Amino acid sequence: MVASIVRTLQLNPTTLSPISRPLLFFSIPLQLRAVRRASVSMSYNRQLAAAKKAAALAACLCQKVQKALLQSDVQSKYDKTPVTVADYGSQAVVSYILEKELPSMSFSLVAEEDSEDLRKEEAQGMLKRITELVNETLASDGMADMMPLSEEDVLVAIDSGKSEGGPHGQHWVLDPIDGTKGFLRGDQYAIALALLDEGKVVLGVLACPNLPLAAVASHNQLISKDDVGCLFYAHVGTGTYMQSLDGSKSTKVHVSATENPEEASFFESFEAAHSMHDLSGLIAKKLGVKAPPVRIDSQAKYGALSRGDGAIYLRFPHKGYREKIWDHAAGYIVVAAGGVATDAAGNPLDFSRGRYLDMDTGIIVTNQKLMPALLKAVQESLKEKASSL
Ligand SMILES: Nc1ncnc2c1ncn2[C@@H]1O[C@H](COP(=O)(O)O)[C@@H](OP(=O)(O)O)[C@H]1O
Ligand SMILES: [Mg+2]
Ligand SMILES: [Mg+2]
Ligand SMILES: [Mg+2]
Repeated sequence: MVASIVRTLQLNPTTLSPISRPLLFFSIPLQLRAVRRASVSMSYNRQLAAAKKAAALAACLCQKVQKALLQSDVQSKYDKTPVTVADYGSQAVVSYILEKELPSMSFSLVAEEDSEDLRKEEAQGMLKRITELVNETLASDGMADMMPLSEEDVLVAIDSGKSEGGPHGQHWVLDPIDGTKGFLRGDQYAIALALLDEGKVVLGVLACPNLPLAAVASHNQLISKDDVGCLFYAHVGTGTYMQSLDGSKSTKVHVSATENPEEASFFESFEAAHSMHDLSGLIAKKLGVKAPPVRIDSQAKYGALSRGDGAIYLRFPHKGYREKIWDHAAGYIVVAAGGVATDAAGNPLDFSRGRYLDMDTGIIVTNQKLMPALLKAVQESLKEKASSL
């Protein structure tokens, strides 16, 4: 065992002094940990490169559709939430690219959309348009020499996302457009892609085509035409980086370290139907937050938080709603550089239990230092709200 450790660390025990030999035995666990850390962060490089390419190309497809938004491009799903040609097209592109770029990996994808509605007679025009968009997007990345995908190929790529995930093995987790309502309004949305390994999020990429490269400081959602389009990415042990979607140099980012709630503005959903604005208002007041809420759609909230725009994200869905893993997995790892995301009871989020992310009441995100005060304000506010009902 020791011999193999010495070999791994490229040490020569015969040249070690009598003093350093015993030291070696104490230092081995430390060095082994360092080797393991290095190999853990190294081992996801191929997946990260493929994920960045897939998310950036899917973002191109979405931008094209958002520019020419046609009413016929929108369907309503069984749960009455909207879905567009861009949601399906983005899922097909990401699924296709991950499988092509990582042929040696066994492929499992947990994704939001499936092809059931698209296979219906009345959706044939929509399927044709999605197939054109997917082929144009792949061709724009030099994949023009490949055979164009057929409509059936596109349906199959979308349905690759039916995996149940779980605690074992590796699973990609994809929200092809998070914030579809924001997308339809011309506001914020994100392509959110993460990798689970043995139930833990180990890698995340968030493409936010409408997020300004500069800080988002107010709840005003107006998009300036210039300088928008951010790509955030992180993998375990390496921190979080941001670059522009058109490929600028990456910069390392981290969550705000403020300990002063008076300086800490907070993010929440634009849609009041997705999160209780009255409850977050109460929590913010108790904590002493002075700034008004910054309301934007999608996991762009996690992206903005990861670079220190604001210091808190509060999400409290109305009773009965069950969160899904694709709505949080990429954001969760992107804020891990200086931030922590828990449920309302302070428990870590558990992505290992399949497609749903079941938890106590809501999701809160902030830095490690502010978390105890935030948790206290959350629990007091929840009690107050319950007793007023
Ligand atoms: N009633 C509800 N309560 C909470 N979240 C909801 C909801 N209905 C839909 N959502 C989720 O909220 C996500 C958008 O979050 P946000 O409010 O932060 O923009 C949606 O993602 P999609 O747009 O991918 O469907 C959807 O999964
Ligand atoms: Mg949806
Ligand atoms: Mg979503
Ligand atoms: Mg979605």
